[in-house]
Amino acid sequence: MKIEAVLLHRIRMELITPFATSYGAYTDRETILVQVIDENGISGWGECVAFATPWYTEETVLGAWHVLEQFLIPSLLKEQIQHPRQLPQLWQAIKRHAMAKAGLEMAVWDLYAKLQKKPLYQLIGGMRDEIQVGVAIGLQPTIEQYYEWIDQYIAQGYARIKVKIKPGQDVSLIAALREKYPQLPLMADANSAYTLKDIEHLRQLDRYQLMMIEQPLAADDIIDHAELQHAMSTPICLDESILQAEDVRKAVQLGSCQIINVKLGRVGGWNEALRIHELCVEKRVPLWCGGMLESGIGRAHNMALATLVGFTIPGDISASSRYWQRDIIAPEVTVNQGKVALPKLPGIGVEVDTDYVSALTLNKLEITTDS
Ligand SMILES: O=C(O)CCC(=O)C1=CC=C[C@@H](O)[C@@H]1C(=O)O
Ligand SMILES: [Mg+2]
Repeated sequence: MKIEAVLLHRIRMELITPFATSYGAYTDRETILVQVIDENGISGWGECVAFATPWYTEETVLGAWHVLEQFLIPSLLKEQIQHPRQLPQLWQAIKRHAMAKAGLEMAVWDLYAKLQKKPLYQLIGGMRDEIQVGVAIGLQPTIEQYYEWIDQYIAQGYARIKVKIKPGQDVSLIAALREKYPQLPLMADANSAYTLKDIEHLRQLDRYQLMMIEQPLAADDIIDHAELQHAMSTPICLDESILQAEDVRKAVQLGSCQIINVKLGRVGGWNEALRIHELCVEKRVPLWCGGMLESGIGRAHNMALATLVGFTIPGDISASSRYWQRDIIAPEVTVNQGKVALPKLPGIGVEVDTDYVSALTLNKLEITTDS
């Protein structure tokens, strides 16, 4: 594998409906598409899922752009690796910056799979050709709008519904949803909106058979989640707290959670996600693939991740049309009776609509072996 150029495309896509969480609301999504090109002109694509502002983790679009341009891309072009598994070693002197690393690593894995003429999901050991998927609904201003969205998503066959909660929009919301949808597979994502002072308040949720409560406490916490999990019967799922397999080992040892949401961007890419998967299969901790409001490129990688045997819970891998008027890939991701079929073409199995990417591009950078 001889990578000769890396291109970064910073694009902005308009969300068809605002996405609101306990941190705030988004109406559009800036993201970085990462393209690696080999000596024969074959491209691999990845996505750096950092948001424009540092509300989810400390990474941002412009911060990741800088780390990619100044450190990650030059080291990749200089070393010329033969397998994407070599990347963590290559970048060990570059601390953290998980989403920047993941975007470039994903592109290298896509290129490598294309050169092996294999679908990426088969290359990484995926066990299924189609995956069950769920959908996340942002905070809504009225209960009627929850009903409107949930009725629509149930009609589309989504296998589970995730709603956001925060203080003041939690117990009564979940009670109303459970009342209207007694059998619906339902989960709540708190995005760190609570503290241990809220234990008694959160325990009220135990009566509503939620599948899980995602990340109720601080984004960098594992210890307090253990105290909360021991006080609640509802499974806790960790998202922001899990940056690497070592965090999983500690969370499992302390009993901080019963489920883990894996996001390729949050854990630094495929290599660490595969380590987390291996550990969770060994420890029997169920996994699902989280979403980051990705374009079709990040979504295609997430689909491959969700084919692994340990991903037993439907993830946030909704159809392209749930987010965008038009996606940047062909074919777009579609959901049929709550399932997404994996394309059987080499790599991520989708074509990137480069003309449309150009139309959405805010700025672009090309770095070659001659740069
Ligand atoms: O991409 C999706 O469909 C779901 C997105 C989603 O729920 C999230 C994206 C990013 C941060 C959070 O708000 C939340 C999450 O924590 O999973
Ligand atoms: Mg989450």
